[in-house]
Amino acid sequence: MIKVEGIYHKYKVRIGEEEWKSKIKYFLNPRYKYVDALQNINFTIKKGEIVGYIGPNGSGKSTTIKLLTGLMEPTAGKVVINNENPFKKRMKIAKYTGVLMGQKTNLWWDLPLFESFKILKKIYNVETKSNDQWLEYLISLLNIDYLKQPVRQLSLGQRMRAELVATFINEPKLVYLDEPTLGLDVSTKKNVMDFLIQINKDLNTTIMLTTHDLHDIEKVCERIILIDQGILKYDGKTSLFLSEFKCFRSVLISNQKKNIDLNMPKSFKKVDTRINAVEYIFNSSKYNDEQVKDIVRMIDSEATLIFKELDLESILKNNLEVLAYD
Ligand SMILES: Nc1ncnc2c1ncn2[C@@H]1O[C@H](COP(=O)(O)OP(=O)(O)OP(=O)(O)O)[C@@H](O)[C@H]1O
Repeated sequence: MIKVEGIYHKYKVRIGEEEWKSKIKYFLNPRYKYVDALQNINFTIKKGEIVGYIGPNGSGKSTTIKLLTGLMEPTAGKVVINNENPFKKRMKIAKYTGVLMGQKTNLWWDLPLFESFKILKKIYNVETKSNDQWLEYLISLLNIDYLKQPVRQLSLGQRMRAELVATFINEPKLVYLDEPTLGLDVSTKKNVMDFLIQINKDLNTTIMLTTHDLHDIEKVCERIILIDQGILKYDGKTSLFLSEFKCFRSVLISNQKKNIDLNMPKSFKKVDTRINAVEYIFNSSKYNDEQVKDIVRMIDSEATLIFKELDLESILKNNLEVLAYD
């Protein structure tokens, strides 16, 4: 369904200058630099797969989605969707595609929600009885009981569920979701993830999901593709990737009364130092939380400890591959 062959993408960025004299000089004679957003990315995604496309901020995820949806052409390499070039056949491919980009909306702010759905049905030319039933089904799966409310009055969770209906209204074969659960509470997140699993079953829709939340990924994606600074770092089973890192936890040690000065065992990796606090990452198969507390309290009996699981951002930022194979 999706084939990406050796894509590179560079953005041309104008170099700015703060000083007014230089500002005038650069305005008359602008200078540019190039940002490498993607470098030699290759992957294929088969029909019906749900793939997590993950990476830290600025790693190139949105750029990839823009290339796959045909909004831009890659600087080099080839993107093929269903044997066609999405840049040249954008309108044709859009008919069977759904896109949800976190910050953008597919809805009309001032209209009651059901009016947005009506307009979308017109745009996609799906004003049929069977599509009416499909829409009713989507609405019931996502518990949407606020169809008459204007979109601007909806809470974030209500809006995101409505955005999902809008994304799937055309019974798409292919869907790109960029951070569909950002800022949602645990139960709404679960509702969204269950919805994706159900729709994938119903339509065999190919779904590419971008998120920073490893729990979301774990729930719905058997496969992940990980990019970092525009370079593909991992393409394979989610379970395999997570099992490498699941053993790591972080502990934030703080003491409001004095500076923290700890001499922790070598296998504790210091990842952050703040005023009166330090954060370490440790391997929980070597030390459990109680043992960590004991070690810290022997050095500083008044210290407060906060433990947490690692998210994707910290796994990548702290280069934990090194620890995983330690
Ligand atoms: N229109 C643009 N012009 C110039 N540079 C851009 C543009 N869009 C993205 N970039 C740069 O390209 C790189 C990749 O950005 P991209 O938005 O694709 O990353 P991302 O993984 O989607 O990030 P995030 O998770 O923060 O949304 C970054 O260095 C970014 O600054």
